[in-house]
Amino acid sequence: MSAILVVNSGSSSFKYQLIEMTTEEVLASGLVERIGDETGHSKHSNGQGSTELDLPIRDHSQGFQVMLEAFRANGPSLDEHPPVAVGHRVVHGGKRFFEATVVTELVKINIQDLAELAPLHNPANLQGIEAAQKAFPAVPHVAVFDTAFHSTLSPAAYTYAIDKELAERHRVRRYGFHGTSHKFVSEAAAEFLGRPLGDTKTIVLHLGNGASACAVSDGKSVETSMGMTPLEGLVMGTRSGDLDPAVLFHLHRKTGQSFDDLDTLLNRGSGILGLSGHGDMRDMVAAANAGDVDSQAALDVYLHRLKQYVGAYAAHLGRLDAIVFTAGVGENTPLIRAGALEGLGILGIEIDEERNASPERGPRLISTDASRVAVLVIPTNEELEIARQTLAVI
Ligand SMILES: Nc1ncnc2c1ncn2[C@@H]1O[C@H](COP(=O)(O)OP(=O)(O)O)[C@@H](O)[C@H]1O
Ligand SMILES: CC(=O)OP(=O)(O)O
Ligand SMILES: [Mg+2]
Repeated sequence: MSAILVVNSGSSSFKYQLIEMTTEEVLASGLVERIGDETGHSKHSNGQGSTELDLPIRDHSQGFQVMLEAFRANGPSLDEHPPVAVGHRVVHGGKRFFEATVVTELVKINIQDLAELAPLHNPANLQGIEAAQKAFPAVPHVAVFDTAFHSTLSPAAYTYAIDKELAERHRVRRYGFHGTSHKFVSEAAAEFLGRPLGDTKTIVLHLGNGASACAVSDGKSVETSMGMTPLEGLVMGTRSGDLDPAVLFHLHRKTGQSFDDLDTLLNRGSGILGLSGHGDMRDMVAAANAGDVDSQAALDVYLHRLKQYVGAYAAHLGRLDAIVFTAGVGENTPLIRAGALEGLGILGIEIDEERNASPERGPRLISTDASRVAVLVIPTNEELEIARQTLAVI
């Protein structure tokens, strides 16, 4: 028996899975969300069913205790399935970590040091690691970095055109994120199509709360839309994505808002939330369908940006075998998939309406048989990918 516990800490939530690695069977999975709010929520599922709990959760350490209690109360017993290792999602690995890494004190110092480049994510990741180390002191803890898969970006792709020395001194460059998901999904796409990974050109659209696009050429990330931080690129739940940097100077001068205020504005108060008042795509689509004008306009902005990246990445790849939609929005929203690729017959992309609307889960094809490019929906599984990489390291 060798079970691995995976902890995926987000800024205000964390997801976990206990996976038996001999079979890759998920023994339990769960979610602790709205950490730091007055109304916290947790959900724990095992082979028998799931249990939910509403209670305020102060921070990630307490969230971790809520998870342990859910295991105690509902099983499976962690004494009967003791994890042989714990795998942790860490968002920013900077230029230091290009591979899954066993967590040492020095590694933790580095993760802390990189928090200035991912203030919403790295501190939460670190809290998760510390709580897990306290609960499981005898097993190895492994950090799997979102940035790692993008270590193959060329200098042309990762360099911002600003003063070279200044950029180097302050670590200013594109790093890219969601790499664990882009890797898992692009590999699954090649497998689905029965193509060798080493000869497959794919655009992955990871559309969750955070969202990013990635051009994957023969198994390697060659371009991705998130940059030095997870703020650049696509329109997201609460993040603006691309914008003229001069907007910040203008707002600072006009409104007197500090750079911290503007940081909060762009990271937490923008995206579809800023445009429509709804940060959750389900709510925004429902409002748009009910005729809400702001939500309809926000949808247009979201899709316009998405289409732009598809076109740009097709140009970089030179040939396109597949476009893959994944994560919460990508897996569940036919309207977004159809809208993003509408009119892209010029690239050989043709969605099949019926296939796209099917409520089926699991990896599936949603393009027509005549479409030159295969359009796929592939559920991401960052936790399984983290568990596999954790097992490989230990
Ligand atoms: N069934 C669904 N239909 C439409 N959107 C969904 C559905 N389920 C989740 N989403 C959307 O997915 C987003 C969250 O995606 P997720 O991948 O869980 O994000 P994250 O990992 O960043 O928290 C939210 O905007 C949510 O509205
Ligand atoms: C890196 C990032 O944006 O992650 P998430 O989508 O989980 O917020
Ligand atoms: Mg996510």
